[in-house]
Parts: sequence; C-alpha cells; structure tokens
Amino acid sequence: MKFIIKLFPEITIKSKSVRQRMVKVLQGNIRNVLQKVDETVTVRNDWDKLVVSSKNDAPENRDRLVERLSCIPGIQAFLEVTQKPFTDLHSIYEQTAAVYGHTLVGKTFCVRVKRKGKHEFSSIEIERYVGGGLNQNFPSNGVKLSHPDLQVNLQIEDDQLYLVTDIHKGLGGYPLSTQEDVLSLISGGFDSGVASYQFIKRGSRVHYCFFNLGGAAHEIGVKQVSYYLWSKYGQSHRVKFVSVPFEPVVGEILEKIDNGLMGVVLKRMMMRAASRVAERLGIEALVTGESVGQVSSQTVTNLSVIDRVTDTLILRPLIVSDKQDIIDQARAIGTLEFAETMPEYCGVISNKPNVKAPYDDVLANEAKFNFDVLENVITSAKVIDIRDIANETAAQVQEVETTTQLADNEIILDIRSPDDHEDKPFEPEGMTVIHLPFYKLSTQYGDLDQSKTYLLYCERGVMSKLQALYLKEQGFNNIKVYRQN
Ligand SMILES: Nc1ncnc2c1ncn2[C@@H]1O[C@H](COP(=O)(O)OP(=O)(O)OP(=O)(O)O)[C@@H](O)[C@H]1O
Repeated sequence: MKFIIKLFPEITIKSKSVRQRMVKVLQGNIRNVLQKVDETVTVRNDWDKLVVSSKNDAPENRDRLVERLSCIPGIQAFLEVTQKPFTDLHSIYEQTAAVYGHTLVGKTFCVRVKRKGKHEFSSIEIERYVGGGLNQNFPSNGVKLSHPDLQVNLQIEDDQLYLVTDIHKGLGGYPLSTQEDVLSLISGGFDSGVASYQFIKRGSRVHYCFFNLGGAAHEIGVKQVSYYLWSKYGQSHRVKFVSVPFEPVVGEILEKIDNGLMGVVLKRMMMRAASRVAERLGIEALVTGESVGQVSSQTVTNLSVIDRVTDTLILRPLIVSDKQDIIDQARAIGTLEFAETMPEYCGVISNKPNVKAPYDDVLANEAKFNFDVLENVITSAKVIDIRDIANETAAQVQEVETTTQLADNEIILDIRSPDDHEDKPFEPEGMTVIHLPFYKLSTQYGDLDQSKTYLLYCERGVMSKLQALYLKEQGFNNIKVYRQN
C-alpha cells in the first residue's frame, strides 16, 4: 500500500534549505505517528513529495493509516496509489484498465497524466491512448474533458506507473515543531480547544495550562479534551499538561476585589501564573481563546488591561472570529461534545462587570490582593507529560475495577461518539452493549437501571477511565472499565 504526500503549499514556496528542513521534520512526524499503528510503514523523502509505504494491505490497516494521515499537520493532500513498472504505452493502458475499468460503467470520465522523466511519448499522448482504450473496451458514458463523473489520475515517473485510486484531504498547516512551542490556556470551553488546535495545525507544539476552578470534575473534563487534541493531531511530539489549583486565588479575589473588576483581575492572575509556568518550561508565548466582545473581560479596553500584566507574548488566534464559526470548527475537530458537557466554572461572576476597567482602579484593587496566595498556587502547579494522563488516571481509578470479562448483571456501556460507534461497531459476541456517548453520561447515566453494573468502553481506554472517575465523583459506584484482551 502506498500514499503520496502533497505538501502544504506554504512549505513549497520556502527557500530550498527551509523547505528541506520542513520536509525532513514532516517525514519524521509521519513515521512517528504511523509506526505506532503499523510497524511496517516506511516514509521516503522524494524532494517535492513524501512516499509512505506499508507492507500491511489489510483494509482495516488502510483505514487506520488514512485516518492518521488526515490529522498530521503539514500535509495538504495525500494520494492513495498503486505502483507498477511499465514497458510501453500499451502496458500503461492495460494496468490502468485492470484498476479502473470496472469503475467506469455508466460514467463519463477523463484521463489526466503527470509525467516525470524521459519517455518516447508526451503526457497528452498517454491521456489519449489510455482514454481511447478505456472508452472502447468498457461500457462507460464516454469521455468528457470538463467535469467528468470520474477522473482517472495517473502519475508516471521513469519506468514506474502510479495509479491514483483515491485523493484524501490533509489538515494543511506546517509540520509540528517547525514553529516555536506555545502554552495554551485551556478551560475546556469551545474557544480554547479551537485556539489550541489552530496552533497545532500551524506547526507549534502546544502545551496545556489549566487553572482548576471546579475541583476534580473540572480537571477530568479539561484533561480529556487536552489529551484528545494531542492524541488526534499532535502525538508526534511530547507536550506538558500543567494544572494549577486556582480556587484559593478565586477566594482571594472574591474577598478583596471590587465586584465589577473581578473578571479582569482573575484573567490578570491567570496571565501572571501562566507567564511563570511558560518561563519555567522555556516557552515564549501564551495562547488564549479570547475573542473581541465575547464576554465583558474581552473588550479591547479590558484585553489591554489584561495584556499589561505580563511581558510574555499573548496570542489570541480567535480574536475576531464569530462564535458560530468557532463552534463549527469545534464540531469539525471533534471537541464540541467535550465543551458542551463542560459546566461553566467561571469562578467569579460579577453582577455588573465593568467593560472598561480603569487601569488605575485595577492596580489599586490588586494592591489589596495577597500575592502569597498566587505564589503558593504557582509553586504547587503540577506538570505532567500529557501521555501520563492515561497512566495517572489509571492509578487514580484503581478503585474502579478494569475487567476483560462480563459477569451476570453487567452491561457494557460504549461511550464513544456516535461517529466512532457507527464507523467501528463494537459488538462482542454474547455480551450486551448499550451505547451512551460520553457527553450524555453526566445527564443520562442516572436514568439507566441502577441495579446493573456498567462496564465503560472506549477504544483506547483513556476516556473510559476518566469518565469512570467522573461518575465516581458524582457518587455512582456501579461502574467498571471494560478492556478487550
Ligand atoms: N480555568 C481556566 N484555565 C485555563 N485557561 C482559562 C481558564 N478560564 C479561561 N481561560 C482562558 O481564558 C480564555 C477566555 O476565557 P473566558 O472564560 O473569559 O471566555 P470563554 O469564551 O468562555 O473561553 P472558553 O470557551 O475557552 O472557555 C479562554 O479561552 C482560555 O484561554
């Protein structure tokens, strides 16, 4: 099985040395991600393209590789190809007919050729020869040069014929780690997830900084979405997840700060803490999901007051995005459901937030704030490798049993999203499986027959452990985690 990787166009217009460096990084990233699902994968660097080959031709392996390739930053598109040697024009025709002939029935078509190397024939001659042959020998609806039902794509390089059997859209963007690292302030809402994704796609390693305002349940929710983003789009590189216990800071704000300024002061405290964390990790910029006018702390005046608290660069990729566009993107990248189930942990809710917080008033209020509280939470911030979310959660859920067997009175609860549930049905023989997606658990788990025990199932076992922890937090004890042998 072979895929030809087409580079993101902005890479192709770089100078030779920059381009070479980026392609090399992309090559490493693809190898790193794909070899986790298929050890036989090799990635060859061919100047204007990368060629991915696998010895495992099983259809489920092909689906896995296509899914993984579509999530790797730096790839504009990838072509699924079969590669064959040829001897002459007729041998090109015969091989094309063997792959495409049966797909032409009842369709209009045209043949397009890209050619490299020295040949006795031109690309147009191949198109005519192959197109004519297919037209004569298969019951198609004829050749149509513009907007045909089917385009037969051939690539010819020296004595090799590449038959393109499918074209897949890539993520675009720059290869991961070709841009500097950033620290994303992640709250679990729609905006910060989308902002993080945009930086991954642009080629930055995105580390996550979370200010816990709502106890274990808040942390579990944010860990889930961070882990999801990393494992789906950024798993070629290690990143950190930092959790800062921010409830004491909120307490101090509630006690000392004027009601109308609380939102802005909370954000300034977050920026102070995040800058320190970034410095500790050697990261030069913070990322937030703020957008002008979305909430009272996000007016231009208030954003300016927030900015003045730190010299660290604060990047706001969504600054002029409409909420609906952000929600649509969250849906497309798969974070919508996480955000929808995340309760609002605002920490401080002003009755009358000041949309034009006077800078001097903010400073005067902050003079009353006990900064030891902030120092303490920064010192007790917990930094973990994001891959350890899985292990750490496993340790935390040791009181939640993990099992590979089903006893009487036990039911498997498939908590994957409806798409995964449909694409990869999980129906082990002789076992009862109910589907309740993870984002409905908090509201609908209680409606299930509570005399039964439910074994949560997801593909990797991370989400099911986090959800088991969450349900335990909610006081449910009839829960286990189900893993396949
Ligand atoms: N608890 C938190 N931990 C880390 N970052 C946070 C937290 N709360 C807010 N932020 C950061 O501040 C930004 C603005 O947050 P705010 O709550 O004002 O707006 P929001 O539109 O609800 O954001 P989101 O949808 O990302 O939750 C967020 O996008 C995020 O980057």
